[in-house]
Amino acid sequence: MNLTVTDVVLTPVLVADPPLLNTQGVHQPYTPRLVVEVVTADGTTGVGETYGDTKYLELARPFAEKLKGRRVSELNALSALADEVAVDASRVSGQVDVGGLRGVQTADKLRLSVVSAFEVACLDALGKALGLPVHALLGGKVRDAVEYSAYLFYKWARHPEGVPAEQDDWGAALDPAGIVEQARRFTERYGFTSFKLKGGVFPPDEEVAAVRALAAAFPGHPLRLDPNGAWSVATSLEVAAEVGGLLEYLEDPALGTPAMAEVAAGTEVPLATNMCVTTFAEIEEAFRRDAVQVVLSDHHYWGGLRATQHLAALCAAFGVGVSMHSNTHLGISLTAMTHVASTVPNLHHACDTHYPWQSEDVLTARVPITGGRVAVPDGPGLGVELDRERLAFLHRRWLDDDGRLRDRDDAAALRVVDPKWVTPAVPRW
Ligand SMILES: O=C([O-])C(=O)C[C@H](O)[C@@H](O)C(=O)[O-]
Ligand SMILES: [Mg+2]
Repeated sequence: MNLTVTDVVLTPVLVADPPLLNTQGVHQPYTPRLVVEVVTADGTTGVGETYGDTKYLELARPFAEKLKGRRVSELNALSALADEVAVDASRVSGQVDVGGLRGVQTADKLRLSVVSAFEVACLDALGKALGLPVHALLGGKVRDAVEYSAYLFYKWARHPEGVPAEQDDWGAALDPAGIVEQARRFTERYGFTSFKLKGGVFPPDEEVAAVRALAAAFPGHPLRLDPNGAWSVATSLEVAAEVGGLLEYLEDPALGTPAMAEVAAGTEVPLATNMCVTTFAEIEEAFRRDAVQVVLSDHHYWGGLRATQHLAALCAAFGVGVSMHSNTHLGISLTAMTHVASTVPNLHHACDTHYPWQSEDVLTARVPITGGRVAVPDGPGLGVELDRERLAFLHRRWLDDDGRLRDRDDAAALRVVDPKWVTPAVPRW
């Protein structure tokens, strides 16, 4: 068996995305993702997926060169290899990511997001070579299926007039009735039993009304609300007082650890985050100040599947809960998430996934979600197969783009209908 990496293929794609609203703006009609393939001397191919914006491609290309000649089993060497890749200072001027709502951008965060795709691809190749599923390489699954939650968004019925886009069949959701209707469709189509509402879009009282409407329509079902840090501490506490009793957790009501700590001190509602704790360096302060009670892991943020396990172990040690965050992603990442989630004993919340919003994929078969769950694959590697024609089609779309869609920018997408729109300053309410 020769596990040496002889080739790495990077394929940026543009994938259809519905007009989903968040506090920064609206999703563009197509979003960039990067498909990573590592090929070993034996001809085994492993696949991974991550963000496809230019700043990630700039790092993925030199990293791919460095990986050649290493073995797919050298997973512990990946971070050090990534550290050798220089990050352009203009990419990390301390600003919040323009289109990802993932907190302040740093060189380490960019590198870790790139490493994550390569780690998954190496694990996939290693698993195929050894005849073992990825979860077995991670120490083995402790559950046969992973539960996901329905990710509810305020949305327009269609992208703005004149903007080339694929039409989705979810309709508009701009008020409590629309959100409840969307939740019903999620349950009918996928069997989800827990719901997360992406907030920070409308004034808090409208989003409180949507939460109440969901609670009335789905009594006893776990609900979460996530305004992506759009509220002040005072507003966060008001919302917590009004609907906290209906929520499994309140996610990133206010931006940053100090504000989250203040909110946490004033409410019994557990606070979750995928914004103030997204690297190991951010854990100490947040845990010491009891700012967050649930950390949303995300292998794209933390540097891979094994880093996700390390995070979960730390959370267990400090009595902090674990859930899982999602941005727009394809079936490769959903499957990778499912493998790692199956190995984490202390994962007691349904994971987030954007996958139902993606009508397009690069796999030969869509990943089935039934009863709100994804079955953990037991075949070798991840257990997915690339559809070469679809991959080429979505890559062609990326090649044909004039550059406007290659970098996600939710504020730019909203400016199409509101030319004065700029990313709102926080706290917005
Ligand atoms: O949980 C979260 O904060 C997210 O999923 C952030 C994402 O960027 C989501 O809000 C989106 O894609 O609009
Ligand atoms: Mg969030």
